[in-house]
Amino acid sequence: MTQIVVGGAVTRGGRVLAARRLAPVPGWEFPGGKVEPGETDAQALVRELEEELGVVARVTGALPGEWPLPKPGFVLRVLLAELVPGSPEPGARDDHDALRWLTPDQLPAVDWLPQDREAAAVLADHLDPARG
Ligand SMILES: Nc1nc2c([nH]c(=O)n2[C@H]2C[C@H](O)[C@@H](COP(=O)(O)OP(=O)(O)OP(=O)(O)O)O2)c(=O)[nH]1
Repeated sequence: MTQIVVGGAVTRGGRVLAARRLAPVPGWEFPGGKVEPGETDAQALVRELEEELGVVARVTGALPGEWPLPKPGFVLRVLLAELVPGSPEPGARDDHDALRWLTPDQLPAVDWLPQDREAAAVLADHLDPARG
């Protein structure tokens, strides 16, 4: 059985939110978490973003593809999302120690978790197709 992990590429004003995870391995990631039984990927992401960042988000799409995670059977999918009007600003809770709003140009230079790096490159092309 495959365990899907959804990460959110939350965009606002052309920038995308990245979050730094401390454990088990430190690195930047797309905030999110595991899809639970009975949830769609989008439902899981909206729930996780509320739990982890205190925001109200809506899913607007998904990056093509999925990426294997170091944990056997786990894969990462990255969904596109935006904060709904009136949502609180994102604030890191337990899972992250830092947040950044990145321009597409900054995406490749971030110290992503290794397994997130290719997704970040796909996202950069998606946000700014003129790059490629
Ligand atoms: N959210 C997220 N997790 C990622 C990314 N890349 C990556 O390897 N992971 C890994 C870290 C974790 O092993 C797993 C997600 O676990 P999690 O701890 O965030 O999920 P969760 O909130 O549902 O977990 P739990 O506390 O219920 O156990 O996926 C990413 O970009 N975003």
